[in-house]
Amino acid sequence: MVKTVKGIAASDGFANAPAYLLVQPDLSYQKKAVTDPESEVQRLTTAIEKSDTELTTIRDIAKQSLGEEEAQVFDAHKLILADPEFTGAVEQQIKNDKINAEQALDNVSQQFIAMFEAMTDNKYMQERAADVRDVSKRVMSHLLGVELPNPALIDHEVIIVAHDLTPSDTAQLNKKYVKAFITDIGGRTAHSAIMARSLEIPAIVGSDTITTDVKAGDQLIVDGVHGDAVINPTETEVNHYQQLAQQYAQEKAEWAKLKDAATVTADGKHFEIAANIGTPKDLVGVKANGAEAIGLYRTEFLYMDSAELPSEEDQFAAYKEVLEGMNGKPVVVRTMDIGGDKHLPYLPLPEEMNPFLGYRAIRISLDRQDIFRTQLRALLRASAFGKLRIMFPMIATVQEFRQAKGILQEEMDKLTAENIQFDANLEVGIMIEIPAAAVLADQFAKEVDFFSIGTNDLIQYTMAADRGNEHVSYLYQPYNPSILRLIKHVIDSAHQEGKWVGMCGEAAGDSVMVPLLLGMGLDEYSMSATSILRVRSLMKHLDTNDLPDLVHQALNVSLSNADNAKLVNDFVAKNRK
Ligand SMILES: C=C(OP(=O)(O)O)C(=O)O
Ligand SMILES: [Mg+2]
Repeated sequence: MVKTVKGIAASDGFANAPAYLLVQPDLSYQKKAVTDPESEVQRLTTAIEKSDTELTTIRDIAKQSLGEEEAQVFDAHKLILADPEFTGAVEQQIKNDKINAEQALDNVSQQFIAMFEAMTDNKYMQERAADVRDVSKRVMSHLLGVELPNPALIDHEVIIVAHDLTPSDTAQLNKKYVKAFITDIGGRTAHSAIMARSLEIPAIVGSDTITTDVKAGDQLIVDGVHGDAVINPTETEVNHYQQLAQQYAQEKAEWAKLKDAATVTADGKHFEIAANIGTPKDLVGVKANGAEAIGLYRTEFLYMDSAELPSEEDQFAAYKEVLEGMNGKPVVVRTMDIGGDKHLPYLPLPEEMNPFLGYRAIRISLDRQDIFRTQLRALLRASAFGKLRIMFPMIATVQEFRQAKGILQEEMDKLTAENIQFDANLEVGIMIEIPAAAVLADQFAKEVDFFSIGTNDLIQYTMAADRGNEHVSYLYQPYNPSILRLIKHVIDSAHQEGKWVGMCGEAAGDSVMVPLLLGMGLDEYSMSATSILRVRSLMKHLDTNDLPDLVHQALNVSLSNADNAKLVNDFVAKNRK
C-alpha cells in the first residue's frame, strides 16, 4: 500500500480530510436482445425516476452552495428527463427492436446529440447536446447500478482526487467543503493550478498515480507547500503535519502585517506588487492581500463562464466593476486568451495536433474581429471608470501588435464620433511570452507602452516543454540561465526606451526568482493574490545594492536551474537584512 505520494506543489497550504474520488466510472454495457420488452421499459422508468430524484437533490445543494445560476443547468437536465420525445423514443426502440434499455438509451441519445450539434446556426440548441450527454450518462449509471461522482452533492469536508481538473471543474469547487485537491496530471502553471491559488485551496498536481493509490473515503493529508500527500496517516504523521501547518499559519500572520504597507526594499526602493485575477469576484482576495494594482486580468474566464459570447454590456459591467473596485489603481486587462488549455463550448476550434502552438489568443482575435472589437469597445467604455491598461496576449511579431493597436484605434475613433467617454491616453502593452518577441524586445519597446513577461508560456516555448505535462515538468526551469538572459534582455530593452516592465507569469511570485528579478530591475510583479504578502516580506529584507553580483553569477557563471536555486537560497540566507 502506497503511503506517501509525491507530486508538484501547486497551491500552498495544508489539509487533512477524507478523499472524494472524482473519477468517471466505466459505463460500458453489453448489447442484448430481450424477450420481455415490458420489464426492460420498467427498468428504464426506474432509472429515470432515480435520476430525477438525484437531480432534484443536486440542484438544491448546488443552489445553496454555488448560487441560482450554477444550479439552473440541473433544471435543464430534469426537463430532458421529463421530455416524452426523448424518453418516449427510448421506450419505442426497446419495444420495436426488442433491445435492452442500455442500448436503446445510447442509440436515442446519440441521435439527439447529433441533431443538436448540427444546429450550427443556433448556439443555444447546439449547447443542448452537452445536456443530453450528461443526462444519458446519469440514466445509464442507474441502469448499470454504478455511482457517478457528484461534486455538487458534497456536503462535508473532503479532498478531491481526480485524474485531471479542467479550469471549469475547478471553478465549481465549493471552498467550504473542498479542502484541497490532488490530480494525476498537470503542471504548476496549468490553469487549474493557478485557479487553486486564487481560491486559496491547497493543491498538488502531476502525482501520476493518486487516483489508483487512493480509495474513496481514505484519510488524506495534503501538503501543498512541498507537494506531498499522505494516505491514511498515522497519529505521528498527523501531528507532524499539524506542526507544519501551524508554522505556516504563523508565517502567514507575520506577512499579514504588511497588508497596508508599501513594497520597499531594505535600501528604500519601491517596487509594485500587483495581483492576477480571473473574475471580478477575485477582488476580495486582491484587497485582503493588499495588492497595489492588478497586473493581469485574464478575461477569457468571462467567456468561459458564459453559455455564449458575452455581450458588450456584460463585458462592460465586469470591467467597470474591477476598475471601480480598484479605486484608481492600475488594472492591466488582457484581451481574450482562448485556445491552448482554455476552450469555449460555443466557439468550436479546429482539432489541432499542438493546441499550444495553434490557433489561440491574439491569433483568434485578429481573425475573429467581431469578437475582438466587441471586447475592445467594452474595455474602452469601462476605461472612463478607472486606470485601465490594455494588454495583448501571445504577440509574436511587431506586425501583429500594429494590427491589434490599429483596430483599437479604430474603435476609439468610433467612440469619439459617438461622443462616448473613454480614456484616450490609456497605455497599451503586450505580453512577452513567445521567445520571438523576447528576442526582438528592443524593437517592440519602441512601439509599446509596457511589457508584461508571461513566464508560464515563455518557459514552455523556450524549453519546448508543455506546461501541463507532468512528464516534462522538470523542464519548467524559471532560473535556467537561458530564461534569465531572455528576461534581462526584455527588461533592459524596455528601460532603454523609458518603458516599464512587469511580469505576470507565476515566476513573479517565486521566492527564488524575486531576488534575481529585483537585481535585473523588473518594475512590477504580478502574482496570485495569495503570494503577495510573502513576496512583500521577502523584498523588505533585501538590499538592491547586494544584487548585481548575484545576477552576474546567475546569468554568466551558473549552468543550470538547480545551480541558481542554490545560489539564490544561499545568498538570501546570508544577506537577509
Ligand atoms: C501569465 C501568462 O499567461 P497564461 O498563464 O494565462 O497563459 C503566462 O503565460 O505566463
Ligand atoms: Mg500565457
